[in-house]
Amino acid sequence: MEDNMTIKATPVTAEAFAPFGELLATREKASKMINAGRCERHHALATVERGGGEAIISIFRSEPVSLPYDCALLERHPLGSQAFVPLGSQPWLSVVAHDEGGKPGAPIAFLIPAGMGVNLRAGVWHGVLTPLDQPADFLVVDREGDGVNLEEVAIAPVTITA
Ligand SMILES: NC(=O)N[C@@H](O)C(=O)O
Ligand code: NI
Repeated sequence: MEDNMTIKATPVTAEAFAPFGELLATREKASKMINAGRCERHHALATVERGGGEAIISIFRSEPVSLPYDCALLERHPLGSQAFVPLGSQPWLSVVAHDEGGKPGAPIAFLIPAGMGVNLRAGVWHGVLTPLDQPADFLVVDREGDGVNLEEVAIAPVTITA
């Protein structure tokens, strides 16, 4: 039995994630102060792409995975973006891949620090939500509407290690 390809999960940076979307966290400096100076507005961290549909807000209550984790499926949402913001305080895993002629390339695994979210732009290949080690709730902003907004591809399992 052939061994799986193995990749290491690496700490995410905005630059490394930029081809896939945006990191959702407070910036060094607030965009502006609001509410009589009591509140920092970290404005427009990302844009919701809704491809003619509606932008909806959901909560995903997900069972976790643990490393090493075998990723055997990648998906994408061609019509809309998908943002995940953890409601708890656990680091989590985001798996993405470049598009290579309409199919996903090799998966890339990012460790997302506690409290940080990500926005996946429309059409970006990704693994389904993967909290680490403990069940977790995420606020999810994505698209509902006409058209097929889910494309899934089974891949040769890739083992993601710490
Ligand atoms: N299926 C669903 O709504 N979730 C996936 O799109 C995901 O990326 O977790
Ligand atoms: Ni998805």
